[in-house]
Amino acid sequence: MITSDRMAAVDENAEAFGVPRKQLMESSGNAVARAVRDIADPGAQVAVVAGRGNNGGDAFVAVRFLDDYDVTVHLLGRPETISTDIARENWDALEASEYDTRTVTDSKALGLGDPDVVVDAMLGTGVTGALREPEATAAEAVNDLDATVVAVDVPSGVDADTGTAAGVAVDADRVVTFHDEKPGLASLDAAVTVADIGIPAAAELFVGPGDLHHTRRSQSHKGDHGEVLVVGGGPYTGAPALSAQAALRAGADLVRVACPKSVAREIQGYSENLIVRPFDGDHLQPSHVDGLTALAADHDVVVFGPGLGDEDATLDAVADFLESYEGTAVVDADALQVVPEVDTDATLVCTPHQGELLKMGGKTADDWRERTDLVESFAAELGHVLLVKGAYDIISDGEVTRVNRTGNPGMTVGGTGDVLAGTTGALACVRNARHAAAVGAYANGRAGDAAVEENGYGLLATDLVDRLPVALRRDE
Ligand SMILES: NC(=O)C1=CN([C@@H]2O[C@H](COP(=O)(O)OP(=O)(O)OC[C@H]3O[C@@H](n4cnc5c(N)ncnc54)[C@H](O)[C@@H]3O)[C@@H](O)[C@H]2O)[C@@H](O)CC1
Ligand SMILES: [K+]
Repeated sequence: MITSDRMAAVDENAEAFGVPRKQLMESSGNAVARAVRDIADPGAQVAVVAGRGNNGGDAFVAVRFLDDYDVTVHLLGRPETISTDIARENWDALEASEYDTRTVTDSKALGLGDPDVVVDAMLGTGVTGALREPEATAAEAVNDLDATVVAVDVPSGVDADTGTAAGVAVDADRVVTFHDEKPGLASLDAAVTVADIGIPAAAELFVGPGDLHHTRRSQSHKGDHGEVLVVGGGPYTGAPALSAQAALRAGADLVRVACPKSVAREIQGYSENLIVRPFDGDHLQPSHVDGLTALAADHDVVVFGPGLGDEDATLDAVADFLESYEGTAVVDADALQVVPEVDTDATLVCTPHQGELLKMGGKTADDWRERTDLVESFAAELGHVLLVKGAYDIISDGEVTRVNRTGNPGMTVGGTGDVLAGTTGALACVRNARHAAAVGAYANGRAGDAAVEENGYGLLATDLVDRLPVALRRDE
Protein backbone atom coordinates (compact mmCIF):
# COMPACT_ATOMS: atom_id res chain seq x y z
CA MET A 1 0.00 0.00 0.00
CA ILE A 2 1.48 3.37 -0.97
CA THR A 3 0.08 6.90 -0.78
CA SER A 4 0.48 9.26 -3.72
CA ASP A 5 3.00 11.48 -1.94
CA ARG A 6 5.10 8.44 -1.03
CA MET A 7 4.76 7.23 -4.65
CA ALA A 8 6.13 10.57 -5.84
CA ALA A 9 9.05 10.23 -3.40
CA VAL A 10 9.80 6.65 -4.51
CA ASP A 11 9.56 7.72 -8.15
CA GLU A 12 12.09 10.50 -7.55
CA ASN A 13 14.39 8.16 -5.59
CA ALA A 14 14.26 5.63 -8.46
CA GLU A 15 15.38 8.43 -10.80
CA ALA A 16 18.19 9.36 -8.36
CA PHE A 17 19.25 5.70 -8.20
CA GLY A 18 19.52 5.51 -12.01
CA VAL A 19 16.06 4.42 -13.17
CA PRO A 20 14.54 7.42 -14.97
CA ARG A 21 10.80 8.10 -15.17
CA LYS A 22 10.67 7.46 -18.91
CA GLN A 23 11.77 3.88 -18.26
CA LEU A 24 9.06 3.55 -15.61
CA MET A 25 6.53 4.90 -18.12
CA GLU A 26 7.61 2.27 -20.66
CA SER A 27 6.94 -0.48 -18.12
CA SER A 28 3.62 1.12 -17.12
CA GLY A 29 2.47 1.29 -20.72
CA ASN A 30 3.47 -2.29 -21.31
CA ALA A 31 1.44 -3.38 -18.29
CA VAL A 32 -1.62 -1.49 -19.60
CA ALA A 33 -1.26 -3.22 -22.99
CA ARG A 34 -1.10 -6.63 -21.27
CA ALA A 35 -4.38 -5.85 -19.49
CA VAL A 36 -6.06 -4.96 -22.82
CA ARG A 37 -4.71 -8.21 -24.31
CA ASP A 38 -6.19 -10.02 -21.32
CA ILE A 39 -9.65 -8.57 -22.02
CA ALA A 40 -10.03 -8.53 -25.81
CA ASP A 41 -8.66 -10.45 -28.78
CA PRO A 42 -6.43 -8.92 -31.47
CA GLY A 43 -8.47 -6.96 -33.97
CA ALA A 44 -10.77 -5.58 -31.25
CA GLN A 45 -11.52 -1.86 -31.26
CA VAL A 46 -9.67 0.06 -28.53
CA ALA A 47 -10.32 3.74 -27.74
CA VAL A 48 -7.57 5.43 -25.71
CA VAL A 49 -8.80 8.58 -23.95
CA ALA A 50 -5.67 10.43 -22.82
CA GLY A 51 -4.99 13.46 -20.65
CA ARG A 52 -2.05 15.81 -20.83
CA GLY A 53 0.06 14.40 -17.99
CA ASN A 54 2.06 11.22 -17.41
CA ASN A 55 -1.13 9.21 -17.02
CA GLY A 56 -1.75 9.93 -20.69
CA GLY A 57 1.92 9.19 -21.35
CA ASP A 58 1.47 5.66 -20.04
CA ALA A 59 -1.29 5.06 -22.58
CA PHE A 60 0.77 6.48 -25.45
CA VAL A 61 3.33 3.78 -24.61
CA ALA A 62 0.62 1.10 -24.41
CA VAL A 63 -0.48 1.89 -27.98
CA ARG A 64 2.91 0.73 -29.31
CA PHE A 65 2.30 -2.67 -27.73
CA LEU A 66 -1.16 -3.06 -29.36
CA ASP A 67 -0.32 -3.00 -33.06
CA ASP A 68 -2.59 -6.02 -33.66
CA TYR A 69 -5.61 -4.11 -32.29
CA ASP A 70 -7.69 -1.39 -33.92
CA VAL A 71 -6.56 1.49 -31.68
CA THR A 72 -7.66 5.14 -31.79
CA VAL A 73 -6.03 7.68 -29.47
CA HIS A 74 -8.09 10.69 -28.34
CA LEU A 75 -5.90 13.37 -26.71
CA LEU A 76 -7.99 15.81 -24.67
CA GLY A 77 -6.25 19.00 -25.66
CA ARG A 78 -3.61 20.17 -28.08
CA PRO A 79 -0.28 18.27 -28.14
CA GLU A 80 1.65 21.39 -27.17
CA THR A 81 -0.28 21.43 -23.88
CA ILE A 82 1.07 18.01 -22.87
CA SER A 83 2.61 18.85 -19.49
CA THR A 84 5.68 16.58 -19.30
CA ASP A 85 8.56 15.82 -21.66
CA ILE A 86 8.26 12.06 -21.35
CA ALA A 87 4.53 12.10 -22.18
CA ARG A 88 5.15 14.50 -25.08
CA GLU A 89 7.97 12.32 -26.45
CA ASN A 90 5.68 9.30 -26.37
CA TRP A 91 2.95 11.27 -28.13
CA ASP A 92 5.42 12.44 -30.80
CA ALA A 93 6.49 8.82 -31.31
CA LEU A 94 2.86 7.90 -32.09
CA GLU A 95 2.61 10.78 -34.56
CA ALA A 96 5.89 9.83 -36.25
CA SER A 97 4.59 6.27 -36.69
CA GLU A 98 1.23 7.55 -37.94
CA TYR A 99 -0.92 5.78 -35.38
CA ASP A 100 -4.57 6.85 -35.43
CA THR A 101 -4.29 9.88 -33.12
CA ARG A 102 -6.92 12.61 -32.67
CA THR A 103 -6.79 15.80 -30.64
CA VAL A 104 -10.04 16.82 -29.00
CA THR A 105 -10.43 20.45 -28.00
CA ASP A 106 -14.23 20.52 -27.76
CA SER A 107 -15.51 17.65 -25.59
CA LYS A 108 -18.77 17.69 -27.58
CA ALA A 109 -16.70 16.37 -30.50
CA LEU A 110 -15.38 13.37 -28.61
CA GLY A 111 -16.39 10.74 -31.14
CA LEU A 112 -15.44 7.55 -29.29
CA GLY A 113 -17.61 5.36 -31.56
CA ASP A 114 -18.53 1.97 -30.10
CA PRO A 115 -15.21 0.39 -29.00
CA ASP A 116 -14.78 -2.99 -27.29
CA VAL A 117 -12.28 -1.53 -24.84
CA VAL A 118 -11.65 1.98 -23.51
CA VAL A 119 -8.31 2.85 -21.92
CA ASP A 120 -8.96 5.63 -19.39
CA ALA A 121 -5.71 7.59 -19.31
CA MET A 122 -7.03 11.07 -18.59
CA LEU A 123 -5.78 11.51 -15.05
CA GLY A 124 -4.01 9.45 -12.43
CA THR A 125 -2.39 10.59 -9.20
CA GLY A 126 -2.11 14.13 -10.56
CA VAL A 127 -5.80 14.87 -10.17
CA THR A 128 -6.77 17.83 -7.98
CA GLY A 129 -10.42 18.40 -7.15
CA ALA A 130 -13.42 17.63 -9.35
CA LEU A 131 -12.79 16.83 -12.99
CA ARG A 132 -12.80 19.98 -15.11
CA GLU A 133 -13.72 20.16 -18.82
CA PRO A 134 -13.14 18.42 -21.15
CA GLU A 135 -12.29 15.54 -18.80
CA ALA A 136 -15.67 15.68 -17.02
CA THR A 137 -17.73 15.31 -20.22
CA ALA A 138 -15.28 12.72 -21.49
CA ALA A 139 -15.71 10.69 -18.29
CA GLU A 140 -19.50 10.78 -18.75
CA ALA A 141 -19.08 9.69 -22.38
CA VAL A 142 -16.82 6.79 -21.37
CA ASN A 143 -19.30 5.70 -18.68
CA ASP A 144 -22.13 5.67 -21.26
CA LEU A 145 -20.33 3.19 -23.51
CA ASP A 146 -20.80 -0.61 -23.39
CA ALA A 147 -17.03 -1.06 -23.63
CA THR A 148 -14.86 -2.66 -20.96
CA VAL A 149 -13.02 0.21 -19.29
CA VAL A 150 -9.37 -0.20 -18.24
CA ALA A 151 -8.17 2.68 -16.04
CA VAL A 152 -4.46 3.60 -16.05
CA ASP A 153 -3.18 3.73 -12.44
CA VAL A 154 -6.40 5.24 -11.02
CA PRO A 155 -9.86 5.73 -12.58
CA SER A 156 -9.86 9.37 -13.75
CA GLY A 157 -11.45 11.63 -11.18
CA VAL A 158 -10.86 9.27 -8.24
CA ASP A 159 -8.46 10.34 -5.48
CA ALA A 160 -5.90 7.53 -5.22
CA ASP A 161 -5.51 7.99 -1.45
CA THR A 162 -9.19 8.14 -0.43
CA GLY A 163 -11.05 6.38 -3.26
CA THR A 164 -13.53 9.26 -3.36
CA ALA A 165 -14.28 11.50 -6.35
CA ALA A 166 -14.95 15.22 -5.90
CA GLY A 167 -17.11 15.17 -9.03
CA VAL A 168 -17.76 12.77 -11.89
CA ALA A 169 -15.31 9.88 -12.24
CA VAL A 170 -14.72 7.08 -14.70
CA ASP A 171 -16.44 3.85 -13.64
CA ALA A 172 -13.68 1.37 -14.51
CA ASP A 173 -14.00 -2.41 -14.87
CA ARG A 174 -10.26 -2.90 -14.46
CA VAL A 175 -7.54 -0.75 -12.92
CA VAL A 176 -3.85 -1.31 -13.75
CA THR A 177 -2.02 0.46 -10.93
CA PHE A 178 1.77 0.73 -10.71
CA HIS A 179 4.33 -0.51 -8.21
CA ASP A 180 2.01 -0.95 -5.24
CA GLU A 181 -1.68 -0.86 -4.20
CA LYS A 182 -3.10 2.65 -3.71
CA PRO A 183 -5.21 3.07 -0.53
CA GLY A 184 -8.23 4.42 -2.44
CA LEU A 185 -8.54 1.53 -4.89
CA ALA A 186 -9.72 -1.14 -2.45
CA SER A 187 -13.13 0.55 -2.08
CA LEU A 188 -13.82 0.53 -5.84
CA ASP A 189 -15.67 -2.39 -7.44
CA ALA A 190 -13.11 -2.63 -10.24
CA ALA A 191 -10.66 -5.50 -10.56
CA VAL A 192 -7.24 -4.11 -9.60
CA THR A 193 -3.95 -5.36 -11.06
CA VAL A 194 -0.73 -4.15 -9.42
CA ALA A 195 1.95 -3.95 -12.10
CA ASP A 196 5.63 -4.11 -11.18
CA ILE A 197 7.29 -1.36 -13.20
CA GLY A 198 10.90 -2.02 -12.23
CA ILE A 199 11.27 0.46 -9.36
CA PRO A 200 14.12 -0.99 -7.27
CA ALA A 201 13.19 -1.88 -3.67
CA ALA A 202 16.08 0.42 -2.69
CA ALA A 203 13.99 3.40 -3.82
CA GLU A 204 11.73 2.74 -0.82
CA LEU A 205 14.40 1.52 1.62
CA PHE A 206 17.17 4.08 1.14
CA VAL A 207 16.47 7.72 1.97
CA GLY A 208 16.87 9.86 -1.14
CA PRO A 209 16.01 13.24 -2.68
CA GLY A 210 12.41 12.11 -3.10
CA ASP A 211 12.04 11.98 0.68
CA LEU A 212 13.16 15.62 0.92
CA HIS A 213 10.55 16.89 -1.48
CA HIS A 214 7.53 14.69 -1.01
CA THR A 215 6.40 14.43 2.56
CA ARG A 216 3.00 15.46 3.77
CA ARG A 217 3.48 18.42 6.09
CA SER A 218 1.70 17.72 9.37
CA GLN A 219 -0.73 20.54 10.05
CA SER A 220 -0.58 20.06 13.81
CA HIS A 221 1.86 22.83 14.66
CA LYS A 222 1.59 26.54 15.40
CA GLY A 223 4.09 28.64 13.43
CA ASP A 224 4.87 28.08 9.79
CA HIS A 225 7.92 26.00 10.44
CA GLY A 226 7.65 25.28 14.13
CA GLU A 227 9.23 26.19 17.43
CA VAL A 228 11.83 23.99 19.10
CA LEU A 229 12.94 23.84 22.73
CA VAL A 230 16.44 22.43 23.30
CA VAL A 231 16.97 21.16 26.85
CA GLY A 232 20.68 20.70 27.40
CA GLY A 233 23.93 21.97 28.82
CA GLY A 234 25.61 21.51 32.18
CA PRO A 235 28.95 19.75 31.91
CA TYR A 236 29.00 20.81 28.26
CA THR A 237 28.00 24.09 26.67
CA GLY A 238 28.73 23.56 22.96
CA ALA A 239 26.28 20.68 22.48
CA PRO A 240 23.01 22.57 23.13
CA ALA A 241 24.24 25.51 21.07
CA LEU A 242 25.00 23.20 18.13
CA SER A 243 21.56 21.57 18.37
CA ALA A 244 19.85 24.94 18.58
CA GLN A 245 21.74 26.43 15.62
CA ALA A 246 21.06 23.29 13.59
CA ALA A 247 17.32 23.50 14.37
CA LEU A 248 17.29 27.10 13.11
CA ARG A 249 19.22 26.19 9.96
CA ALA A 250 16.88 23.23 9.36
CA GLY A 251 13.96 25.63 9.25
CA ALA A 252 12.55 26.13 12.76
CA ASP A 253 11.07 29.62 13.17
CA LEU A 254 12.23 29.92 16.75
CA VAL A 255 14.51 27.92 19.02
CA ARG A 256 14.94 28.35 22.76
CA VAL A 257 17.59 26.68 24.91
CA ALA A 258 16.68 25.63 28.47
CA CYS A 259 19.99 25.21 30.31
CA PRO A 260 21.56 25.54 33.78
CA LYS A 261 22.15 29.17 34.83
CA SER A 262 25.83 28.31 35.31
CA VAL A 263 26.35 28.01 31.55
CA ALA A 264 23.61 30.32 30.28
CA ARG A 265 25.88 33.21 29.42
CA GLU A 266 28.34 30.96 27.59
CA ILE A 267 25.57 29.37 25.54
CA GLN A 268 24.04 32.77 24.77
CA GLY A 269 27.54 33.84 23.81
CA TYR A 270 27.69 31.38 20.94
CA SER A 271 25.10 33.26 18.92
CA GLU A 272 22.61 36.10 18.93
CA ASN A 273 20.20 33.67 17.23
CA LEU A 274 19.72 31.73 20.47
CA ILE A 275 17.13 32.52 23.12
CA VAL A 276 18.26 31.10 26.44
CA ARG A 277 15.90 30.11 29.27
CA PRO A 278 18.14 29.31 32.27
CA PHE A 279 17.06 27.14 35.20
CA ASP A 280 18.96 27.57 38.47
CA GLY A 281 22.07 25.61 39.47
CA ASP A 282 24.69 23.90 37.32
CA HIS A 283 22.84 20.77 36.19
CA LEU A 284 19.29 19.67 35.44
CA GLN A 285 17.45 18.15 38.38
CA PRO A 286 13.84 17.09 39.27
CA SER A 287 12.97 20.48 40.77
CA HIS A 288 13.27 22.00 37.29
CA VAL A 289 10.78 19.65 35.63
CA ASP A 290 7.57 21.61 36.24
CA GLY A 291 9.09 24.74 34.73
CA LEU A 292 10.38 22.76 31.75
CA THR A 293 7.00 21.11 31.20
CA ALA A 294 5.35 24.52 31.08
CA LEU A 295 8.00 25.83 28.70
CA ALA A 296 7.72 22.73 26.49
CA ALA A 297 3.98 23.32 26.12
CA ASP A 298 4.80 26.46 24.11
CA HIS A 299 6.91 24.55 21.59
CA ASP A 300 6.18 22.03 18.84
CA VAL A 301 9.15 19.77 19.56
CA VAL A 302 11.63 19.34 22.40
CA VAL A 303 15.24 18.25 21.78
CA PHE A 304 16.29 16.67 25.05
CA GLY A 305 19.82 15.75 26.03
CA PRO A 306 22.68 17.61 24.31
CA GLY A 307 25.38 18.23 26.91
CA LEU A 308 23.13 17.46 29.89
CA GLY A 309 25.56 15.04 31.50
CA ASP A 310 24.48 11.92 33.37
CA GLU A 311 24.30 12.81 37.08
CA ASP A 312 21.64 10.69 38.81
CA ALA A 313 19.55 13.78 39.57
CA THR A 314 19.72 14.79 35.90
CA LEU A 315 18.59 11.35 34.70
CA ASP A 316 15.76 11.39 37.25
CA ALA A 317 14.67 14.77 35.86
CA VAL A 318 14.72 13.41 32.30
CA ALA A 319 12.51 10.49 33.39
CA ASP A 320 10.11 12.78 35.26
CA PHE A 321 9.80 15.10 32.27
CA LEU A 322 9.25 12.35 29.70
CA GLU A 323 6.71 10.56 31.88
CA SER A 324 4.35 13.56 31.83
CA TYR A 325 5.24 14.93 28.36
CA GLU A 326 2.75 14.07 25.58
CA GLY A 327 4.30 15.91 22.64
CA THR A 328 7.16 15.03 20.30
CA ALA A 329 10.72 14.92 21.58
CA VAL A 330 14.08 14.04 20.10
CA VAL A 331 16.10 12.30 22.82
CA ASP A 332 19.87 12.21 22.42
CA ALA A 333 23.13 11.60 24.30
CA ASP A 334 23.00 10.91 28.04
CA ALA A 335 19.19 11.21 28.20
CA LEU A 336 18.83 8.12 25.99
CA GLN A 337 19.60 5.59 28.71
CA VAL A 338 16.45 6.65 30.56
CA VAL A 339 14.02 5.94 27.69
CA PRO A 340 13.58 2.15 28.11
CA GLU A 341 12.41 2.57 31.72
CA VAL A 342 10.03 5.45 31.01
CA ASP A 343 6.34 4.84 30.33
CA THR A 344 5.23 7.84 28.28
CA ASP A 345 2.60 8.93 25.77
CA ALA A 346 5.17 11.19 24.11
CA THR A 347 6.32 10.53 20.54
CA LEU A 348 10.05 10.04 20.94
CA VAL A 349 12.77 10.00 18.31
CA CYS A 350 15.82 8.40 19.92
CA THR A 351 19.11 9.11 18.16
CA PRO A 352 21.72 6.75 19.66
CA HIS A 353 25.02 5.82 18.13
CA GLN A 354 25.66 2.11 18.39
CA GLY A 355 27.31 2.36 21.83
CA GLU A 356 24.35 4.26 23.22
CA LEU A 357 21.98 1.74 21.60
CA LEU A 358 23.67 -1.07 23.56
CA LYS A 359 23.33 0.99 26.76
CA MET A 360 19.60 1.26 26.02
CA GLY A 361 19.40 -2.53 25.82
CA GLY A 362 19.39 -2.73 22.04
CA LYS A 363 21.53 -5.00 19.86
CA THR A 364 23.69 -4.16 16.91
CA ALA A 365 25.62 -5.97 14.15
CA ASP A 366 28.37 -5.08 11.71
CA ASP A 367 26.29 -5.87 8.64
CA TRP A 368 23.79 -3.04 8.08
CA ARG A 369 21.15 -5.47 6.79
CA GLU A 370 21.24 -7.36 10.09
CA ARG A 371 21.20 -4.04 11.94
CA THR A 372 18.04 -3.14 10.03
CA ASP A 373 16.17 -6.10 11.53
CA LEU A 374 17.60 -5.56 15.02
CA VAL A 375 16.72 -1.85 15.05
CA GLU A 376 13.22 -2.50 13.69
CA SER A 377 12.43 -5.03 16.43
CA PHE A 378 13.96 -2.87 19.18
CA ALA A 379 11.94 0.16 17.95
CA ALA A 380 8.81 -1.99 18.11
CA GLU A 381 9.72 -3.10 21.63
CA LEU A 382 10.43 0.49 22.74
CA GLY A 383 7.37 1.91 20.99
CA HIS A 384 9.38 4.85 19.71
CA VAL A 385 11.27 5.94 16.59
CA LEU A 386 14.92 4.89 16.58
CA LEU A 387 17.57 6.59 14.47
CA VAL A 388 20.70 4.47 15.02
CA LYS A 389 23.70 6.34 13.66
CA GLY A 390 26.43 4.54 11.76
CA ALA A 391 28.06 4.38 8.32
CA TYR A 392 24.52 3.43 7.30
CA ASP A 393 22.01 5.09 9.63
CA ILE A 394 19.04 2.85 10.41
CA ILE A 395 15.70 4.58 11.04
CA SER A 396 12.64 2.64 12.20
CA ASP A 397 9.35 3.08 14.04
CA GLY A 398 9.02 -0.69 14.42
CA GLU A 399 6.94 -1.02 11.24
CA VAL A 400 8.64 0.92 8.46
CA THR A 401 12.44 0.90 8.34
CA ARG A 402 14.62 3.19 6.28
CA VAL A 403 18.39 3.31 5.69
CA ASN A 404 20.41 6.47 5.15
CA ARG A 405 23.66 6.24 3.20
CA THR A 406 24.80 9.87 3.22
CA GLY A 407 27.66 10.97 5.50
CA ASN A 408 31.30 10.01 5.79
CA PRO A 409 33.94 8.86 8.32
CA GLY A 410 34.82 12.51 9.05
CA MET A 411 31.51 12.80 10.85
CA THR A 412 32.66 10.85 13.88
CA VAL A 413 34.01 14.17 15.14
CA GLY A 414 32.25 15.35 18.33
CA GLY A 415 29.13 17.43 17.93
CA THR A 416 27.71 15.99 14.70
CA GLY A 417 25.18 14.07 16.82
CA ASP A 418 24.06 17.34 18.41
CA VAL A 419 23.60 18.82 14.93
CA LEU A 420 21.57 15.77 13.88
CA ALA A 421 19.35 16.01 16.99
CA GLY A 422 18.60 19.69 16.33
CA THR A 423 17.97 19.08 12.62
CA THR A 424 15.59 16.22 13.40
CA GLY A 425 13.81 18.36 15.99
CA ALA A 426 13.12 21.11 13.47
CA LEU A 427 11.90 18.63 10.83
CA ALA A 428 9.63 16.91 13.38
CA CYS A 429 7.70 20.21 13.62
CA VAL A 430 6.42 19.70 10.08
CA ARG A 431 6.81 15.97 9.37
CA ASN A 432 5.85 12.79 11.13
CA ALA A 433 8.53 11.57 13.54
CA ARG A 434 9.86 8.70 11.41
CA HIS A 435 10.07 10.88 8.35
CA ALA A 436 11.77 13.65 10.30
CA ALA A 437 14.40 11.15 11.49
CA ALA A 438 14.97 9.79 7.96
CA VAL A 439 15.24 13.23 6.38
CA GLY A 440 17.30 14.51 9.33
CA ALA A 441 19.87 11.73 8.90
CA TYR A 442 19.92 12.31 5.14
CA ALA A 443 20.39 16.08 5.37
CA ASN A 444 22.97 15.84 8.17
CA GLY A 445 25.00 13.39 6.10
CA ARG A 446 24.70 15.50 2.97
CA ALA A 447 25.91 18.55 4.90
CA GLY A 448 28.89 16.52 6.12
CA ASP A 449 29.61 15.28 2.60
CA ALA A 450 29.50 18.85 1.27
CA ALA A 451 31.91 20.01 3.98
CA VAL A 452 34.40 17.23 3.18
CA GLU A 453 34.08 17.96 -0.56
CA GLU A 454 35.00 21.58 0.04
CA ASN A 455 37.57 21.31 2.84
CA GLY A 456 38.71 17.69 2.93
CA TYR A 457 38.68 15.86 6.23
CA GLY A 458 39.27 17.62 9.53
CA LEU A 459 35.53 18.23 9.64
CA LEU A 460 34.06 20.26 12.52
CA ALA A 461 30.44 19.90 13.64
CA THR A 462 30.00 23.61 13.02
CA ASP A 463 30.81 22.96 9.34
CA LEU A 464 27.55 21.01 9.09
CA VAL A 465 25.27 23.65 10.55
CA ASP A 466 25.72 26.25 7.80
CA ARG A 467 25.34 23.62 5.07
CA LEU A 468 21.96 22.30 6.25
CA PRO A 469 19.81 24.68 4.17
CA VAL A 470 21.46 23.50 0.93
CA ALA A 471 21.33 19.87 2.12
CA LEU A 472 17.56 20.24 2.64
CA ARG A 473 16.86 22.08 -0.61
CA ARG A 474 15.25 20.62 -3.73
CA ASP A 475 17.95 19.83 -6.29
CA GLU A 476 17.94 22.40 -9.09
N1 LIG B 1 4.93 8.18 -9.96
C1 LIG B 1 5.43 7.17 -10.67
O1 LIG B 1 6.34 6.47 -10.25
C2 LIG B 1 4.92 6.92 -12.01
C3 LIG B 1 3.78 7.57 -12.48
N2 LIG B 1 3.27 7.26 -13.69
C4 LIG B 1 2.05 7.87 -14.19
O2 LIG B 1 2.03 9.25 -13.89
C5 LIG B 1 0.74 9.57 -13.40
C6 LIG B 1 0.81 10.89 -12.67
O3 LIG B 1 1.15 11.79 -13.72
P1 LIG B 1 1.06 13.35 -13.50
O4 LIG B 1 1.65 13.69 -12.20
O5 LIG B 1 1.60 14.01 -14.74
O6 LIG B 1 -0.49 13.68 -13.37
P2 LIG B 1 -1.72 13.11 -14.18
O7 LIG B 1 -1.30 12.64 -15.52
O8 LIG B 1 -2.42 12.19 -13.28
O9 LIG B 1 -2.63 14.42 -14.37
C7 LIG B 1 -2.01 15.63 -14.45
C8 LIG B 1 -2.72 16.47 -15.52
O10 LIG B 1 -4.11 16.53 -15.24
C9 LIG B 1 -4.50 17.91 -15.06
N3 LIG B 1 -5.50 17.92 -13.98
C10 LIG B 1 -5.30 17.86 -12.66
N4 LIG B 1 -6.48 17.90 -12.00
C11 LIG B 1 -7.46 18.00 -12.94
C12 LIG B 1 -8.89 18.07 -12.89
N5 LIG B 1 -9.52 18.06 -11.72
N6 LIG B 1 -9.57 18.17 -14.06
C13 LIG B 1 -8.92 18.19 -15.23
N7 LIG B 1 -7.57 18.12 -15.37
C14 LIG B 1 -6.86 18.02 -14.22
C15 LIG B 1 -3.22 18.61 -14.70
O11 LIG B 1 -3.31 19.96 -15.13
C16 LIG B 1 -2.17 17.86 -15.49
O12 LIG B 1 -2.11 18.32 -16.82
C17 LIG B 1 0.38 8.39 -12.56
O13 LIG B 1 -0.99 8.30 -12.29
C18 LIG B 1 0.86 7.25 -13.47
O14 LIG B 1 -0.14 6.96 -14.41
C19 LIG B 1 3.82 6.16 -14.49
O15 LIG B 1 4.48 6.75 -15.60
C20 LIG B 1 4.74 5.26 -13.75
C21 LIG B 1 5.66 5.94 -12.84
K1 LIG C 1 -6.70 7.21 -15.33
